[in-house]
Formats: sequence, C-alpha cells, structure tokens
Amino acid sequence: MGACRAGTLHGAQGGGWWGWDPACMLPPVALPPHRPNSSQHALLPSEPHLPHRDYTPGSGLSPQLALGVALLNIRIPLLLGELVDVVARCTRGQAGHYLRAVRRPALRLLLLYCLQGLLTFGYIVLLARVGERVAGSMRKSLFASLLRQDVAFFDANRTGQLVNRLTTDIQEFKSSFKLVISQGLRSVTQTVGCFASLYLLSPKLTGLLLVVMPSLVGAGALIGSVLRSLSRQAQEQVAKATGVADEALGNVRTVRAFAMEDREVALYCHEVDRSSWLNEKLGMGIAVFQGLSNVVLNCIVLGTIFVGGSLMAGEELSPGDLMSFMVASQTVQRSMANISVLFGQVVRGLSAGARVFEFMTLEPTVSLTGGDQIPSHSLLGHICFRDVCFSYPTRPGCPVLRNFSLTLPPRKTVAIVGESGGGKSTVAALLERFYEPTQGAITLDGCELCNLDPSWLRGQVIGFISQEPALFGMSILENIRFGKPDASDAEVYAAAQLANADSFIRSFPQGYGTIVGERGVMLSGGQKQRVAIARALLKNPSVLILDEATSALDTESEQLVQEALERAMAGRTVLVIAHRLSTIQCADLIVVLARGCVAGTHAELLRRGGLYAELVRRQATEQP
Ligand SMILES: Nc1ncnc2c1ncn2[C@@H]1O[C@H](COP(=O)(O)OP(=O)(O)OP(=O)(O)O)[C@@H](O)[C@H]1O
Repeated sequence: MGACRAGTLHGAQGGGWWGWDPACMLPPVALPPHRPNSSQHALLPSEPHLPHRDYTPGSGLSPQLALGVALLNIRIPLLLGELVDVVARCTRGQAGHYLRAVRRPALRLLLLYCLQGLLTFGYIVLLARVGERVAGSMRKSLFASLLRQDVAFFDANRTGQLVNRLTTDIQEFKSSFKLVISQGLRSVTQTVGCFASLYLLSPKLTGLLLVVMPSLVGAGALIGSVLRSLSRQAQEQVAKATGVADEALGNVRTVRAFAMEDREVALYCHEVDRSSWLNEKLGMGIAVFQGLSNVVLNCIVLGTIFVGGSLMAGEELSPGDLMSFMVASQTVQRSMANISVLFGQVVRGLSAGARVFEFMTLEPTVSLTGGDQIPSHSLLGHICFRDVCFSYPTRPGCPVLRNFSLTLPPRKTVAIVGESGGGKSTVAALLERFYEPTQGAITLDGCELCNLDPSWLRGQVIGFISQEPALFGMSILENIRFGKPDASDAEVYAAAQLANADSFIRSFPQGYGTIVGERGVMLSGGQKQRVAIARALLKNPSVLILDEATSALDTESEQLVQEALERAMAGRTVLVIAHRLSTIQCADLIVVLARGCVAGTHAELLRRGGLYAELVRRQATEQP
C-alpha cells in the first residue's frame, strides 16, 4: 500500500507512475468494535457450514480484461500516429476532404478509447470482487483455524499479533494479489509490446531511449522505494498512536483510578505529533519527486522531439510516427516503473501470505471434535488423576505437577487448596483438556480423557465457573444461552433462577434483553458471576469446576453467589479451587497441594496440622 500512498497520478491509460492503481485503493479492513447484536448473533452457528462462495461468475475474466487493456495500450499509439499523418496530409492542401479523411481513423481511435475504458472498468470491478472474496475466505479460514488451536498456542502468541494476521497481513496479501493481476500482467505486456512498436517505428530513436530510460526509471524506483519506506513508517506511527488511544480507552477505569488522564493525553499527543512529522516529511518527498519527474518526463519529450525532428527532416520519420513514438515511449516508462514497484509489493505480499498460511494450516494437538468415544450410559462423574506429570508447553523445563494422583468420587465435592502458584488451576485446566498431561492419565468413569470427544466433554459434561467470568457484549439471555444455543427461553429462566440471577435480571428495564456491555462491564461482579453460573448450569453438566468462583466478591455478593453455587453443586461431581477456606469446609474431601498432596476432610486436616492448618490459622487472623 505504500506504493499507493507515494504514487502520483500520471497518464490516463488505466495506470500511472510508481504503481498507483485505482484497483489497489480499497479501504483498509477494520475489525468491528462490538460483537454482532442479537439478531446477527443468531446466525453465527450456521455460518461456518456455509459453502464458501467462490469467485463471482465471470470474476476469473479479470486477467484477460487486464491483458486486453494492455494490448489496446500498445495499439492506440500507432493509431494515433496514423491519425496525425492523415491530419498532416489534409492541412497540406486537402482541407476540403478533411472531415472525410479524418473520420475513419478518428472514429476507430474513439472506439478503442471507449473499449479501453470499458475493459478498465470491467477488470477493476471484477478484480475488486475477486480480491474481496479471496481476502474474505482467507479471513474466515484463518479465524476458524485460530479458534481451533490449543490453549497453549494462545499462551505463546499475543492476541494483537493474531489480530494483525487477520487484518494487516491479509490486506497486504490481497493488495499484492490484485496488483500482480492489474499491473503486473498489463505492465509486462505493455513494455514488451510497446518496445516492439518503438523499434518498428524508429530503431535509432529506440536505441537512444534504451540508453536513457532504464537509468531514469531506476533512479525513480529508488526514490519511490525511499518514499514507500517513509510511508510505511508513517503508517506504523499512526498505528502506534492508535494503539496508545486504544489501550487508554480500553482501560479507562484504571486510568481514572490512577488520575492518569493527562499523562495518557500527553503520550497520545507525542505519538500523533511524530506521525504528523513523518507525514509532512513524506509530503515533502512526494512534492520533490513529482516536481523532478515532471521535469524529467518533459525533457524526454523534448529530447524525442529534438532527435525525432531531425529524423523527420531526413524523411526517416513521419509526424505520425513521431507522435506514436512519443505516446508509446510514455507507456513504456509507466510500465517499467510499475514493474519495479510491483517487485517490492510482491515480496511483501508473499511474506504476508506466508504468515497467514502458517496459521491457517496449523493443526492443533487436541482437536475440537473427534475422539473415539462418547459413553452411551449415563455418566457417574467419577474422575481419577493417575500419576499425572505436567509442565506448560511454553515452559517445558518447569514441572507444575509431579506424579499427581487424585480421585473425585461421583457426585462428591473435592476442594483443592494450597499456596499461590502450586498448580490448583492447572489441575482444572487438565480436566477441561485445555492441555495434555506430559505423563500419567486422567479418566472419567474409567475412560481416558484423551479417548473422549473433546467437544462432548466440554460442551455437555463439564461446567466451568471461574473467578473472573468472561461475558460477551450481548444480551443476558444470549450470554446464558452461549453454551447451549438451542435452549428454550424457559430453560434459560430456570437456569437463572437456580443461579440466583432471575430476580436481578428482571429488575432491569430490558430484563433478559439487557445488553451487558463489553466483557459484561455493565454488571456488578456478583451479577456477572451469577449469569456465568446460569450459563454453566444450562447445559446441566455432570462435572462442575469452580475456580475461586467467589474470591473476588464482597460478603453480600459472595453469600448470594455461594447460595447459587451450593444449589448448582447438588448431585454433581464438583472440583472446587478455593482461596477462602471458609467456603470449602463442608467439602467431602480437601486436597492440599504443595510439593506432593495431602487429602482429608476439614477436621482431619486440622487435626493433622501442616500447611492446611497453617492456612486456616492465617486466614482466621486476617479476618476482621
Ligand atoms: N499458561 C501458562 N503458561 C506457563 N506457565 C503457567 C501458565 N499458567 C500457569 N503457569 C505457571 O504454572 C504454575 C501453577 O499455576 P496455577 O495457576 O495452576 O497455580 P494456582 O495454584 O492456581 O495459583 P493461584 O492460587 O495463585 O491462582 C505457576 O508457576 C504459574 O506461573
């Protein structure tokens, strides 16, 4: 795109100096700021199954049309020369026949101009469609592939990077793809064709041009590449400024809480000033470049007339031939400049494409669906961790669990406690199959998790409620229905009642239709948590994981949420990860995870002393 920004408009033959082409001037892609609204969201589940719409019928014609434009651009200078010759003859005494003589070649030329305009229109429209279809299906495939990846993949890759591949890289690839067809094909054909015409018109003038033109085009391309690099820097700087604004606006509560508004504004102003400075520099560069190229181009025209005139005097060239020569030589200049620009763009487009395809073709180690087994009998919810060893893929040298064994009896509540960083959440993540154990096995009713269908396991068997529930920026109803899109309204209301959420939801003017804002920002912590509990309960899971589900709440909210959780836990196998030991005293089994694990009931562990008794004592003294 740098080529487009630094480009100058020159010539009217469907192209210009230094790679400017209307076909590549489509607006950049921006991600929608919010999730689709309710009615759009209802479409989502079916969309991945839509057959990919390939090119529009006839879209594949665009290279042929571009080629047609190139051939016309070779032909037009010659016809122009013929017309000039006819005009010259008429003015030498055949004025009476002027109209008759000129009509045919002029009409022929007019026809070709119209045809050229039509073909240019056609290929740009078709190319825009093909480009959008290609970019659209790349985006869909890449997004689907990203969402299929292992959780470990997201540990290793930053969200910003991934979003960049979806937007900037695909945009770059699309621009290159379009440029290759719109300009590459046309420019190469025009250069070869027009050079042949030039040689046939005048070998002497062509020889002269061959000496001058490549060095001028080379110098132009060099300056053009400097300008494009400046344009890239300016764009990156604009992106940097946008990043500062994005971060400040996204974290506006933190900014406000620390009274950092002035600092953030100063930071943004600094980045904007730098981008203005770069853009001014770029503007200056473009101005110098345009001024110089105008002088150079006019000198070439002058030189051609000067030398061509002497050839005309020697009757080696007609006025029409000279005219044809001048127009064809301009076409060659433009085409050669386009080719040099295209080269850099193609290299950038290919590397952007490689980055996109790298993730598009990446296969996750744990696929989302598949796995041989879905038990036909009703589940008991009997879970065993047997000698599980695990280290995170991003930190292979740091074992988090070593020979960890634990049994969760069916329909019982097992709590895991321990010091921060001991691996409690890791146990939950392994049970969800977010990661695979490095050694050992985890079984559900005797079946190894790795043999079970992951989508069935996560979709129907396990419910997960975390400390910071992630809601989506849509209605409460849709948030609750997230895990079971086909649930009826009555099922949603029942789940909300079980989660102690129904009454507060109905107290909102829009009730279940209330939009919760980005990440649920328009709800309180306790309300968010209860919506998340309703969401987890809707799928009626046999196994429930509560990862510090009440630790972020105040006492009143905690009471409401705890009440909801206790109702939710009844009749299920529950794994509770808790910081507040007061909430798990009634658990059937408490496991203390600290370099090995010790298990027992609250009373047994207190009697035994050790870390659990120490943690209970510490929390008792911390409480007001
Ligand atoms: N995604 C990850 N990638 C790499 N290491 C991780 C990741 N998540 C956690 N860890 C590391 O694994 C160890 C165990 O983390 P885990 O979150 O399971 O501890 P925890 O007992 O739940 O801690 P807390 O009580 O503070 O939540 C820690 O050393 C942590 O730094």
